[in-house]
Amino acid sequence: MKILVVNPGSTSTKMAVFENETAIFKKKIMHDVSDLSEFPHVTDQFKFRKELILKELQRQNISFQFDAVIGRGGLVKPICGGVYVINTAMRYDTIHATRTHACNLGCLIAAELASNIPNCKAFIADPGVVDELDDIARVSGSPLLPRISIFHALNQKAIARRFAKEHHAKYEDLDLVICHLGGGISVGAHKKGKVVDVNNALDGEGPFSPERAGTLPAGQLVDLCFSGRYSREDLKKRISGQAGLAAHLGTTDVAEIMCRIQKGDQKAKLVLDAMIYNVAKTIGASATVFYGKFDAILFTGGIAYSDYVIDELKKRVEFLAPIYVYPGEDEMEALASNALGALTGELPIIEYK
Ligand SMILES: Nc1ncnc2c1ncn2[C@@H]1O[C@H](COP(=O)(O)OP(=O)(O)O)[C@@H](O)[C@H]1O
Ligand SMILES: CCCC(=O)OP(=O)(O)O
Repeated sequence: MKILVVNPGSTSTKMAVFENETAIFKKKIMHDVSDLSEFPHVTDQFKFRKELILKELQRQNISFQFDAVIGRGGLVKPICGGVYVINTAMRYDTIHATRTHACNLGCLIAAELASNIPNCKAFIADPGVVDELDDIARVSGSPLLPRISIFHALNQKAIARRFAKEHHAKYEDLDLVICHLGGGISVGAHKKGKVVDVNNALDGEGPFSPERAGTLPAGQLVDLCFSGRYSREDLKKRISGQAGLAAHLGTTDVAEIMCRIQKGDQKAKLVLDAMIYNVAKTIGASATVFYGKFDAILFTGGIAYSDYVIDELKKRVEFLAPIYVYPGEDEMEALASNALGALTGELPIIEYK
């Protein structure tokens, strides 16, 4: 089976071609801020990113013949984890999604590419809106604002399965706290294969991150909204996109921040340490989901390459459970194996409604 994988992110478009389980081509196409800034909305980048993928396939002499195209899923309605066939309802909800994130393009590009190939299926798997929250985790202090699940579902589940395999266990038998340290940061409590609690890593919950504000003081936020100083769009960007490390330090690049710290930049150190402190507190809170007894804490995402960040986090949370570090992500492999499982019948194909 030949599978094309499409994974649009905020600063890159990742693509890969798999023959069954084997990646025969993988590429991360980086986008300058200036490349993307000409598009008012993320969905306006559809043609630009689709054509980059097609050009890359041509450049590699890879024939445009696939059994399936699978994309990173978008921010549609809350759904269970698994592989979904892309249908009209999913495309409609992705185009009209109220939340903006590059992942919305994954579904749209996969559907468009597959529609031009005879007998080719279009899928997404484990999108950011996977919702397996326990009822108790949904209740916030205001009935107007229930808690919701938006997180790095694809990578968290892929890393959980990798850890389970390495430890000759089943994901469904384990209790894990998994922390994805990326542009956004999510901390998920995985109870026997279900993410029963997790912060909304996209717009305003949990630790702050390279580009997200995380939980903010609510009263001050309301005052800011009505101050007349900011538009709705400005404030949204100050929660997601131009927040966190970007707002404090003007960069989301942790390696660059480490260089500043090494040169004696005290502000850079304070802000990075504050991010680490907030991540550790969220992990501590997640430990209470399991009454303090669980199998492991797993760190993943790009920032997990940073020894400084991981060492500081370990100091704060290693008393809770054994720690394992999986830098980067397994998203491309996870998407490919979901598509393969769907094509071979090993995995059920879910219909989005
Ligand atoms: N080698 C590295 N050392 C430190 N930080 C890194 C390294 N590689 C990537 N990062 C950081 O990881 C973050 C991006 O993580 P990534 O998992 O790629 O993002 P996303 O989850 O948004 O797809 C950025 O803040 C980047 O600076
Ligand atoms: C869509 C929610 C997951 C998320 O925050 O992803 P990034 O860190 O890749 O922006």
